[in-house]
Amino acid sequence: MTKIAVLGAGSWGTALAMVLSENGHHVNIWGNMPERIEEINQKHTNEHYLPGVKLAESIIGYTDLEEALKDVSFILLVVPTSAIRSVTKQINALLDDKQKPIIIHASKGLEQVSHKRISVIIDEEMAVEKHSGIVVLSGPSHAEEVAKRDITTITAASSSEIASQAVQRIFSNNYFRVYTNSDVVGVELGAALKNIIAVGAGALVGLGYGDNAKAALITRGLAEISRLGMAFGADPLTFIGLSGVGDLIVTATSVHSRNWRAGNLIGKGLPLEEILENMGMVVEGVATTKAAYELAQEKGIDMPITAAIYRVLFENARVDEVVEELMLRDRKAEHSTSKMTAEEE
Ligand SMILES: NC(=O)C1=CN([C@@H]2O[C@H](COP(=O)(O)OP(=O)(O)OC[C@H]3O[C@@H](n4cnc5c(N)ncnc54)[C@H](OP(=O)(O)O)[C@@H]3O)[C@@H](O)[C@H]2O)C=CC1
Ligand SMILES: O=C(CO)COP(=O)(O)O
Repeated sequence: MTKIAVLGAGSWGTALAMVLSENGHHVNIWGNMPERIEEINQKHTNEHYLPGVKLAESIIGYTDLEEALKDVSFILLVVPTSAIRSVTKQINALLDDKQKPIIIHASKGLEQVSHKRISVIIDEEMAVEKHSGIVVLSGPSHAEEVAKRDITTITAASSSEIASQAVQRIFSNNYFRVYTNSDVVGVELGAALKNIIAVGAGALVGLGYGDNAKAALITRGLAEISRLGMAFGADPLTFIGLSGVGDLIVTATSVHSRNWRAGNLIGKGLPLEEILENMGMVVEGVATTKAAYELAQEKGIDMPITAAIYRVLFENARVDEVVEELMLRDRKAEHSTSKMTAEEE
């Protein structure tokens, strides 16, 4: 039996712990709120994050990180992006160089200020001799549906094929199918940036726009996600895969998505602070919009939709106003690979 620590007792950490435990693994779940961990251990529920879901009794909750990490061969980090660096530092301080677990992360975002991807942060904070590889687990997967054992497909991306195949092995079952991928940059950028588009998609629905607008936003959103990704060396194929268009569809069209729901309320005119305060769960797309907007400016990459959503979130622009601006931009070719040069566009 493989022993695995899941760090983060929120919606996604709990749903992934359920998959691992159903696959026969020994699962420790670590959280920072004693009441939540007690509920997991006593009632086998996590009502705030996964209401109505019964957890396996074999999933053991811990508030003590050292105990949660004891003898595990995989560590799954699934805390909000803003907490990744501090939690990784704590793991690094607790591990010796004999245990050597594989480090997996399933979070979706970019670090504020540094704009770094999550695997880069982990790599910076974990001594290389203390782990056996870093793997990104990402794809179209709402926790609520995974917890109901609905069919889900997802990607395990790593520069180490041995590590990504090990992650594929521990998670795969008849409702959770895992593919491997070596394009870590593309998978992480696709995962982070789709949340921005999901906020925009929710806002369009909130304002009453229809399916044409939704398709336009998703398609042109994917174009700018790919543009930024390729500038950082991502494989363009990744963006037509699970962590590209797949995750974009599932997030930008679903009421399960916290990013879509936040956008929807923005479209209906509610203030951002109030929306975030009432959500009770992380809305990664807000901070990621800021990071991606700054990154695109820094690198001179054209991301008009991201810039428009940035203006709505951080400069109080109205959604209908930025939609109008987007629609009336200079005319251009659909693909930069068409006969027009990038400058002519
Ligand atoms: N939900 C989903 O369907 C999916 C989510 N993701 C990604 O997974 C990541 C986590 O999301 P999700 O589980 O949904 O978020 P939730 O908001 O549901 O839960 C976040 C969890 O992280 C905990 N947490 C926050 N800060 C810290 C910290 N410093 N140390 C320890 N624990 C901390 C919270 O604890 P507390 O309760 O004490 O606040 C909570 O248990 C995000 O990046 C998200 O984009 C990816 C795929 C699907
Ligand atoms: O990443 C997700 C689905 O793949 C979940 O999206 P939200 O964080 O918007 O709920």
